[in-house]
Amino acid sequence: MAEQSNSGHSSMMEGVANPEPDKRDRQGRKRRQEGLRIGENRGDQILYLRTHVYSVVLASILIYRLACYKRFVQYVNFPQLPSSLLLGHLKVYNDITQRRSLDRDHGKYNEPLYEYNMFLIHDILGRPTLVLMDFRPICRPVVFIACHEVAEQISRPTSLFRTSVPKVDLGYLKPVIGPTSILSAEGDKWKALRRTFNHGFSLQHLLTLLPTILNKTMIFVKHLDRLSESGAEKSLVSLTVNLTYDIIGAVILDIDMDAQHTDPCQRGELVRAFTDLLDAYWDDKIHLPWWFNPFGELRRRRLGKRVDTILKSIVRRKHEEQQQAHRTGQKTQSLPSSIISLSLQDTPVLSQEVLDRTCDQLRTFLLGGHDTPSATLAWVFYELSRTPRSQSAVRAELDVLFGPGTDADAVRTQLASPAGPELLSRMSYITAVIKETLRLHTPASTARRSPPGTGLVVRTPTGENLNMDDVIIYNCNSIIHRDRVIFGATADNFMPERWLDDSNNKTSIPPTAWRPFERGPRACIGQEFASIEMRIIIAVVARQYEFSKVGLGELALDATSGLPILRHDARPVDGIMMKVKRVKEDDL
Ligand code: HEM
Repeated sequence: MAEQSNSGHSSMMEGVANPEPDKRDRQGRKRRQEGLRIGENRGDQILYLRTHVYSVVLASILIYRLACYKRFVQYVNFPQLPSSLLLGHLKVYNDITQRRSLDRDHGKYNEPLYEYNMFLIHDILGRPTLVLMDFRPICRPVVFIACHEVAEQISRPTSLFRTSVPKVDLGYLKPVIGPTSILSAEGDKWKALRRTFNHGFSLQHLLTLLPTILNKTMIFVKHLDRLSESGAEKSLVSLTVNLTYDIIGAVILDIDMDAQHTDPCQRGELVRAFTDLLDAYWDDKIHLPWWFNPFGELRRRRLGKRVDTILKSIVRRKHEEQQQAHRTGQKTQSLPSSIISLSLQDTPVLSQEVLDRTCDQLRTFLLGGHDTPSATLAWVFYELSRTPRSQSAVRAELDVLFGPGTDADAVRTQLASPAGPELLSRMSYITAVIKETLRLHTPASTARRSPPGTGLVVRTPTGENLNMDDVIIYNCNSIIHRDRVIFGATADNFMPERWLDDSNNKTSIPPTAWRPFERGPRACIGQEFASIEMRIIIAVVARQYEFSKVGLGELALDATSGLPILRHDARPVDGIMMKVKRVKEDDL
């Protein structure tokens, strides 16, 4: 009954509350269906999540395997230090750099740090033909070539690359050399630039510039006199940098850069702007990508623009003077034969494009023309100062050529005379000194890259073929130049005699083993110029001044014999701090 009444009551109630009896069923069904759907959704979600987890795990495994492949398999044939999965060789490289910095308690390095780090790494690996350093994710892997046979395969023209393996992207240098520089150009653009400037850098033209180079050298001599009188210590590099700036400014632009002004604030506007620009690079020895230091990059661009503006106004002025001379029928002979006037002589209208391109080349010449010769000259005087045998041989050669007892002025007069070129060509010991200095302290090299899939294969002396596509290839000349197989047990010693014609050693040194200017079509356009410039400066200075190193790398005297002891361990990385003493007139 109760059940009945309950059910009756409830049916009544339902009848009242829900006038459509089917609706309840429908709602129930709907709820069930929704329940099912929720159930299904939850199932879907779990499936979805599971799929996601599986995908993430799978992707991680793939990335891990790819990373393992790239780090440990891809370049397994290349000699290298143990690599770390995340940082490749960056960590070990950093450890070596730290150790070096601790070893030598000094601030600024003179030489490219990476080259000297490579010495250590090359030694640790047992001096292989080449060494791979995996610097990813900062930059692509670099293969350091440590043997001249392989270096030559990179720099010579081949059927694959008509003008040798292409250069790496030199974008980091753009603020200095501009976007169309001969240093970074490739293909027809590079060929056209080289054609334009080849004549300006030819021996025939350079010999007409002897008086210009001599004039600037005499200012350097005055600085040395002042130092000798005061007894002050000075960085020789700072002096040679200013000297070579002055020379390159006069040779390429026919302007006085005033770089050697006694008051640094009175130096010319161009040299000050260019120095500021290069200073903005001093802390970046391994050319980190721009995103590592965006503010530094912005600063470089701003300073680069300043240099460009100054140069453009000089070029416009020079071009106008040249055109004026043509219009008034002035003989071209009386015009200064600077490299800029030679390159613009067939350009009646200076379009924006020609102006931009010309300035990029001038900036490149300013860089190449001061940086490497100044470092080499400082090393020459350092090596001579610690090698009395070579110093005497240089002086003896100068005595024969210019007469004993002749001073800087007399040497200058003779070199500026028509006999100058002949005197230069007879400086065989001095040329050997320069060659030997460039062997031991090579200031530059080349970095190349073959695009992926090109098929650049090099053959090592042991007959191994290695594919070099897509890595940065760096001809590590500082290692190549000290190869004991070529230079024997004296590879680390300063021995100019090895380059003399009567030396047995010379015949056994293959030409490809000495490459400070690099070789092949992309070899240095300024090598003849640098050689003439350095011979002149040595001829004027070497007999009249005595240099002695102070601080790092200085000479110690043997307590019993009084002779200098060479301290090979110490490299002067301090700008080559020197004391200068004028040799007494009677001793000349
Ligand atoms: C001791 C002195 C010098 C040394 C050791 C030296 C070394 C070198 C090296 C190794 C290269 C090849 C760079 C590369 O492949 O990326 C080069 C190229 C170049 N150098 Fe020099 N250089 C010296 C002096 C000069 C001078 C005095 C100038 C100009 C005034 C100059 C201008 C150039 C130019 C324009 C290039 C690019 C050539 C091209 O790609 O066609 N260099 N130099």
